[in-house]
Amino acid sequence: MAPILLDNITPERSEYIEHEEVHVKNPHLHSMEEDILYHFNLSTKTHNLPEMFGDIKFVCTGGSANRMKAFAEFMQKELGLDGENGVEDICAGTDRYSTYKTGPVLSISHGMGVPSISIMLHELIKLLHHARCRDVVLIRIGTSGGIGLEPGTVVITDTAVDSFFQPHFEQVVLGKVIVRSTELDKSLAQELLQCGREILNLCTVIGKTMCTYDFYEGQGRLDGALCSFSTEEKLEYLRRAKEAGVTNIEMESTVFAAMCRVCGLKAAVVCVTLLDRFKGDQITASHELLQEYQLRPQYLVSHFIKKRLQLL
Ligand SMILES: O=P(O)(O)O[C@@H]1C[C@H](O)[C@@H](CO)O1
Ligand SMILES: O=c1cc[nH]c(=O)[nH]1
Repeated sequence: MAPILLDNITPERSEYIEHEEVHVKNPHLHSMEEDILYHFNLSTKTHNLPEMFGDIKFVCTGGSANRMKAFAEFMQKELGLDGENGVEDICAGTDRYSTYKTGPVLSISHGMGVPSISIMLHELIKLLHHARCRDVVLIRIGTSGGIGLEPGTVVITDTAVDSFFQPHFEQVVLGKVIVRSTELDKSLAQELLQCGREILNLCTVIGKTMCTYDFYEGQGRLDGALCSFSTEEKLEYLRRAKEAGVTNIEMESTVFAAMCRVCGLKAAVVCVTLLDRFKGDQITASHELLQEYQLRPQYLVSHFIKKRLQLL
């Protein structure tokens, strides 16, 4: 078994820093003449990053490129910004991630799963650092499978947990496992919960979110190409998850929480549930209903942003 190192978070590092620029935790970066953000098609030499991105206060991210474009268009309207030409993908020179900026809001897709969001976050955090952004809040707006919740419920993550229900993210570095904490900012989660309560007919709850490395076997589904367990074993696992406080399952929250935490960034995860995993595995809701579900975290986060900007 590979050696396990706890990435000790000192009290200073675990506290979020107010009015501070975004920190990168890499001593090598400072000696580099140029930093190429390869998957964003941006570089510190070819782009004036402070001018392009210096006013960002909110970064919203989700798996799908279309969802993040729709969110950018929605925010443009909500913030009353000039939208005659629609929104433009800033990183159109690459098709890895789609990125839109509407005033202080950056909307960026992250693809599916831990490796994809992790690459995006490395480059995003460096981008925010190079752009000298201050007091940025990052929010993942996504979809998930609910555990004993009515489909369409919006879950605000209190703590992201792994498949063993532990608040950990494990990263293999040079053949050793580094374990990082996945605690999220509690006051931000409460602020978002309050925003949810202020929206009519939106069912919003707070709970632990389990992050897995797979949608099928990894989430205890019986309908993948492979399945090595019985229905009863699946239900027993979901019952144990529920007892541990898990309310929903998705595929990015642990690395998102861990990386933001190490870099002193306030972060939150807001995901709608598409189904109740106690009742099934297949996503049977109609396309229209699924589209409507996906809008729910967007409404909540837009409400939060407008409140923070004192537009309400
Ligand atoms: O951001 P989304 O809603 O795409 O994230 C969840 C987790 C996986 O990436 C994906 C699986 O369908 O949905
Ligand atoms: O069940 C689900 C639904 C959406 N996303 C997931 O990761 N799991």
